[in-house]
Amino acid sequence: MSVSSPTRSIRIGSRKSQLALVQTYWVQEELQKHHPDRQFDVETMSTQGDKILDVALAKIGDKGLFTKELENGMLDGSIDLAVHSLKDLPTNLPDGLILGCVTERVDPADALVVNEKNRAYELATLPPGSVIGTSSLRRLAQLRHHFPHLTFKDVRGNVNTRLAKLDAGEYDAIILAVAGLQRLGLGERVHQVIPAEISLHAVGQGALGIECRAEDPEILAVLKVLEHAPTRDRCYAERAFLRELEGGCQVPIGVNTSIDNDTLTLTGMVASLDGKRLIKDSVSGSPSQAEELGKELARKVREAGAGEILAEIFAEVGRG
Ligand SMILES: NCc1[nH]cc(CCC(=O)O)c1CC(=O)O
Repeated sequence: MSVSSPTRSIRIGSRKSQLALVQTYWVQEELQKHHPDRQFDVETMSTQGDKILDVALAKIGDKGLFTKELENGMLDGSIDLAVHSLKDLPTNLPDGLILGCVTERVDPADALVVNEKNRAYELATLPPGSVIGTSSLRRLAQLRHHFPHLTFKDVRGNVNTRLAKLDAGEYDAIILAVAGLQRLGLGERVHQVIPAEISLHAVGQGALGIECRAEDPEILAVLKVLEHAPTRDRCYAERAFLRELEGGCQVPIGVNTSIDNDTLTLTGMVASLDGKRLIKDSVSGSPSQAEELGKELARKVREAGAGEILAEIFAEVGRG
């Protein structure tokens, strides 16, 4: 009957948050440019993480909070791929799914965002007792380490909700990823880009990770056109470091990576929640050995005292 075999449309899964949608539509557009003969549809889903807004993220512990519904969709065939902020994608994926593509990273740094009242300050000059909003243990521990005179308060919700709480005066300043603000067209809200010496960024921050079925070579080939090899190598090293150290709950771990003259350098840190102890070290090697570098750095910081810090955090979280 049919003369040409009709190719099925490719269904891209996304969370419904504005940031997720901006990222997903970007991927859809880029894939469409590279594959003008294929059709790409976007399918949105609410994830558990979008629904539970009243519990501190660190206490939930479930790493797959923002990804599980999308992953089930790929496994049951209702979608073909899912676009994630790579930093929200767990380092261990369910059987049958893989990280099919890592896109080119934008600025992975964190930003200080202030309200009208605090325009005159930077992190180092904020008056003692200033209230800083962040829900990330990584940001909390590093900022406490450098600025013990500041006060830290949990802030939940999507980027726009957090900005609204800041502008309403619930906080003097909040910490957000530069990347998220820029993608939302809110780059002018970046008041200060926080230097790496003060805060190492999250694993995968600033990059998109596209997840797909491991046994779907057609989709995998479609995706690969968006892969950025240096970002992939850097993020594989970062993810291996985190995978070796985390124990299924959120931990204060930060990283920084660079590639110069075909040498990948990975810096990583583990901090105690009170910010009093902070273990930081670096390794360098070939980008083709990215995962081995991540594991090597994990061993180094563990031996230097990170193991003890993590054991304390796991015990704490276990007690609830
Ligand atoms: N956890 C939420 C989240 N996931 C990804 C981003 C920003 C974009 C990115 O880091 O790639 C954000 C917001 C933030 O941390 O400010």
